[in-house]
Amino acid sequence: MNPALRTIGLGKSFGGFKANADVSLSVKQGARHALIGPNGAGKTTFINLLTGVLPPSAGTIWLNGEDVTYASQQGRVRRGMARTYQINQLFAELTPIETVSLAIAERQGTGARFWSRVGADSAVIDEAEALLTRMQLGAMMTRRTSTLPYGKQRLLEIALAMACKPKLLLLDEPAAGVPEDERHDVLDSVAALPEDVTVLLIEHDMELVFSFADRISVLVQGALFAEGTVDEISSDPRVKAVYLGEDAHV
Ligand SMILES: Nc1ncnc2c1ncn2[C@@H]1O[C@H](COP(=O)(O)OP(=O)(O)OP(=O)(O)O)[C@@H](O)[C@H]1O
Repeated sequence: MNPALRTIGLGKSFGGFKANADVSLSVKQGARHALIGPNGAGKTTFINLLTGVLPPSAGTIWLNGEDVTYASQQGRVRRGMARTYQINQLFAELTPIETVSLAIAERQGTGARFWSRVGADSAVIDEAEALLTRMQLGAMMTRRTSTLPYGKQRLLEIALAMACKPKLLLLDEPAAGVPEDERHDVLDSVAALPEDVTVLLIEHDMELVFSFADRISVLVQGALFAEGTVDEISSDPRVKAVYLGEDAHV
């Protein structure tokens, strides 16, 4: 079976600086794969290459066995790749149920009609409700997004990406900035993502990484530095030295 995602020799240079260098990464179907690395290691650049925000300087990107290196961002979404979004001003004024219903309607190609009928499509609403409940937003789905606690807003980002029915979900630091008392919501919701969706998680929160991932890749100075299971990575002295620090534990 083809990997869900594969990069071969992927590279990105900004002028003479190599933000990604010869990154060959394989993410198995259904995997919970984490990409970690120190600040400036090139993780965001890597996600931007995967999603087509940036063109690579070298290498290729394969999604379920198909070369998508030069596919458009929309083309990658159509082929099953989704990433988490940052909530923007437009969505801040909408409720979660409106936001996710709109995303589902867009996926189905009925976005404009959905609006004109002011949310009359019950199948869309049902799907949105189920998704929001799964993401622990059930009790808040009719509140304006701007009034939600920050952790809930981050969960809405994931729900929005899930509304695309992805085969591969790229989670970009879902716990970043989330206050301590809301972190368990994010951990629980990420753990409850459907098993058939392959997930690549970029995250600094090691508790989340270690509780979630079945495989971890470590990026340092743009290049893959180590890869292995949680046990292998958390006990690798080289990884501890460059990244995890003295008090890292599983
Ligand atoms: N458009 C750009 N032009 C020039 N340099 C860039 C550009 N984008 C990123 N870089 C540089 O590439 C390096 C990798 O940045 P990147 O944001 O990918 O790292 P990161 O691992 O995501 O960091 P963090 O964990 O802090 O978010 C950094 O040194 C950054 O300054």
